[in-house]
Amino acid sequence: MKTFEALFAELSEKATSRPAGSGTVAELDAGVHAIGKKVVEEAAEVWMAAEHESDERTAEEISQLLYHLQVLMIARGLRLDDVYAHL
Ligand SMILES: N=c1c2ncn([C@@H]3O[C@H](COP(=O)(O)OP(=O)(O)OP(=O)(O)O)[C@@H](O)[C@H]3O)c2ncn1[C@@H]1O[C@H](COP(=O)(O)O)[C@@H](O)[C@H]1O
Repeated sequence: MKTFEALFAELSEKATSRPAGSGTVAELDAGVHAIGKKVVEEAAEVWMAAEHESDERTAEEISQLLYHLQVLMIARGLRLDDVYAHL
């Protein structure tokens, strides 16, 4: 089981070490515009799953949205505390 904080630490490390084959590195290289489109796409999939699909599918789509939001944060140089400050 991975937490939000553990995933963010893992993605931040990948952004620095840039291992071959990392989807995160590829997404970061694609830039904020492309990452933003993934965020919107995943948000729509969360909405559709919540209205029409199972709890399991909805949770899966939410996890993907959280992943892409974290990639966007890293692309912008934002830390978890920058977001937590607004919660
Ligand atoms: N949690 C995730 C995660 N959630 C979503 N995704 C990506 O987001 C996509 C979302 O799936 P969809 O089915 O909606 O998209 P798709 O249209 O099939 O895929 P695309 O063609 O758009 O890439 C997945 O194919 C992954 O590319 C993720 N990619 C990576 N992680 C985790 O991030 C960490 C680092 O991953 P790497 O950078 O790939 O090593 C690992 O712990 C991974 O488990």
